[in-house]
Amino acid sequence: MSQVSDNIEFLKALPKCEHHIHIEGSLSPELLFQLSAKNNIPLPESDAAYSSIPALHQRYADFQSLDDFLGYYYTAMSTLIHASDFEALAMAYFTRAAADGVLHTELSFDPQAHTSRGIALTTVLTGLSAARARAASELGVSSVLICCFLRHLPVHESLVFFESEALQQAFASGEVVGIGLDSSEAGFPARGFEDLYTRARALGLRVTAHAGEEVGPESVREALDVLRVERVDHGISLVQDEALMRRVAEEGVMLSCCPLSNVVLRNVKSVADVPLRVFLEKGVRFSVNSDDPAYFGGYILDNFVAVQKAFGLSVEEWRTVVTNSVEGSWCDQARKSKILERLEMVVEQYTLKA
Ligand code: HPA
Ligand SMILES: [Zn+2]
Repeated sequence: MSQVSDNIEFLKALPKCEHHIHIEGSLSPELLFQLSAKNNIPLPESDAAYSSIPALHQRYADFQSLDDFLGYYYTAMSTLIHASDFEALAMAYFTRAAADGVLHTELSFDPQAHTSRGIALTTVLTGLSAARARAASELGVSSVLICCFLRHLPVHESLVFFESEALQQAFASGEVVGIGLDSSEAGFPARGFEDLYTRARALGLRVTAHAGEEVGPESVREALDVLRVERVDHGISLVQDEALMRRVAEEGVMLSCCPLSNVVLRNVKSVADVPLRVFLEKGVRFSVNSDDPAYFGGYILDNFVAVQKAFGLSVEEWRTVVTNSVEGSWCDQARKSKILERLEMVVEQYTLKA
């Protein structure tokens, strides 16, 4: 089997599908300061991290936990006001993703964090959809939207929001294809959201949820058994439960893993401790993603490179990872076939070179 070593050109050329990117998590300190000035939204003076862009970068490199990060994440997104802000945010992400070799991406967004401060869902969707249309025509990047519900909020708020006319319309039109569950995991078990997921599945929506990021494998089990998700976001604590790992492998559930995120949020000490090698050996499907790239020190290619440095995967192993990530995507079969064709070309080209 040919070795990739650190061949960045090969990693860059791999046709990527991204499944775990919070679009609000691509809001860089630079854009944050611009939006804060433009929209007249002051940043908290009581926190010295907001004194300058370099100070904020420095603070982002020192998160102590998921909740520590989430505080900055929600503060930053409060500067997003107009549809054009969401469009600019998403366009910056799409441009970077395209440069990293992304052909298809599935954007999570947190509408409750916007509607709760008076920004209408239609404002958010108008901006994101404009960027998606441009990404398709200008960059050749296809995309779908995943509406994430915030697990730290009361469950009934999720249900009320789910039933809102604007969201139901976005589901019916196909503008939003699925739902997810994010924010603090510890203390907010998935079982509270059973009803929400039952309703989503009844509408034919795709379903995923964050689980096993900061809580053990019982959180992954609950997402599978109670929410009946088809994918799991993160899912790394699955490695602690052999039987559950076997089940996930057998059922073909894909994990959307985010190695740099796991290190920055201190779920693991280093990328080498993210159990990707075990998952490969056990046949657990996973994709490699950026999560919140503006906060965690890297976009998708940085995550691919970090995985390569940690695990030294072969061309054949990358082929497996990318194939699984294409097959686990929520785009149509024609798009999948096109991306898989590209994968075969890259693999062949690289194998010939090596
Ligand atoms: O990594 C994450 N975990 C949970 N919630 C989130 N919301 C944005 N990013 C994350
Ligand atoms: Zn996430």
